Amino acid sequence: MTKEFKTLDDFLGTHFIYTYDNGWEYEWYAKNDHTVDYRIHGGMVAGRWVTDQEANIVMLVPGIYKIAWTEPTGTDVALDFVPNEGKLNGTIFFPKWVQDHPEITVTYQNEHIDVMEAAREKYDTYPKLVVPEFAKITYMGDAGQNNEDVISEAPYASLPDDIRAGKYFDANYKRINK
Ligand SMILES: C=Cc1ccc(O)cc1
Repeated sequence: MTKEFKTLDDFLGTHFIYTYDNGWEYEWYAKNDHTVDYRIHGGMVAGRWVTDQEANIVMLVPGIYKIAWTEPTGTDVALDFVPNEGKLNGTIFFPKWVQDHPEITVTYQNEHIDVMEAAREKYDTYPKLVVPEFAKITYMGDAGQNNEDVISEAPYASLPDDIRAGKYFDANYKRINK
């Protein structure tokens, strides 16, 4: 995908894969102007995936986008995308319990909201683990808004490579092997 991002509309509906400088690999989709989906392929909570997370999504200046949200786990996230430069900066604010028990969060969160809420009550919030990192974008796809095929199954090892190789979505950005 080689478009120049200028407006908020250029950004909404875009699907990204990127690797943070600490090695953590994430896949993230701007589903619409208030919703994000993501899958985590590498790092402390690899294997976790989430759809329909409410988020605040704005364009700061042409081509630069800020997204922020708070999760049922108590984790807060702020992302600044500069897609025309192939990069972003992300800060994740993890409650202490996620650092201590990451495995509890490694699931399809949507089906286990009660588990996240119970864990955030049971375990410690502080001190938080703050992870501020730049990331390099390794894939961008124009999935269109509200495309339920983008993040629609659990992460597996070759998934990012399959997407980058063009083996995962058809010409209409629907999953090929469904
Ligand atoms: C905790 C979620 C999360 C999703 C995307 C990203 O880049 C960082 C954190």
